[in-house]
Amino acid sequence: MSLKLIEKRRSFGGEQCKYTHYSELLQCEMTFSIYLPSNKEKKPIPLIWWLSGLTCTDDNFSQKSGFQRLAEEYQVAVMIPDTSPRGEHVADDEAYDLGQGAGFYLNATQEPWAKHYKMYSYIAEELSAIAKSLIPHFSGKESMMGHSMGGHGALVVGMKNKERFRAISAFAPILSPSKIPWGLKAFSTYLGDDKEAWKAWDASELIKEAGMPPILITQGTEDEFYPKHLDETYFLKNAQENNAVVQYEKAEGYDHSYFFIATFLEEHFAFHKNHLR
Ligand SMILES: N[C@@H](CCC(=O)N[C@@H](CSC=O)C(=O)NCC(=O)O)C(=O)O
Repeated sequence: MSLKLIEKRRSFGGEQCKYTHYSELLQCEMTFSIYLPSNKEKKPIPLIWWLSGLTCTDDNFSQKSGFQRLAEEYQVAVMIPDTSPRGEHVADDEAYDLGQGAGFYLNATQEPWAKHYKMYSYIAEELSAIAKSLIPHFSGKESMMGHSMGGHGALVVGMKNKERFRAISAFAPILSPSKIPWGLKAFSTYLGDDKEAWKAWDASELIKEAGMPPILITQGTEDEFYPKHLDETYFLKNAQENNAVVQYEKAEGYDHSYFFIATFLEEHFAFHKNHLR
């Protein structure tokens, strides 16, 4: 195991830690951050995963959202992965919405992406094992949270593992990747032209299955990417037809930024805490 602690900072009584490790699954060096609450009472600690959006690393959420105050207050650990495999030997694209920084939390099947772009398995398996080893008194209870591309990632990872993740929440998520420009570009590049194969990675398709975890979504009305990339119509229709528990909220006047996320983060933490008891 090549796990190396490269940064540790006290924040609100807990520890914000940054690690690097060699990922066997992604075949490259990866960085992630994890927040460990103080747990003064040595109680079981649940885990919330945060999946970030296009162009992000583990730093965006760690440095811009102020989540540490809430994680300490609610006594939850928070795991913050990177958004794609990284490195000079890893396939990339000049555009901000493809390649490094834009892994879409799926397992690519097309070349030259398939060798490294396996963010779904990385999170659901390899990084999960590492997270568990780093959380003293881990309760075994987990949930998913994310933003934009990462909001969709949270929905997909959470719904594909519906017995494991107790709740999912998302800020301004992509909801129907097979129908919107960001998703059409990423799915055709990473998964090829067979649209049947896309369904396994599309939240609007996965929500059709019974027994999904409860979902909370907050969407700003002044979001520069809404509705072009973030349209909710098809997802909500499928959710309703299949009796999924989805709370979809519009936030008047808010955009796509971390100012928006920071404003509604407490509501999302409270939602998760309720389901992680
Ligand atoms: N025009 C931007 C586009 C990138 C961007 O806005 N990324 C968002 C997520 S969008 C959906 O996944 C983001 O979270 N950015 C980081 C931040 O700290 O705000 C560009 O070219 O960079």
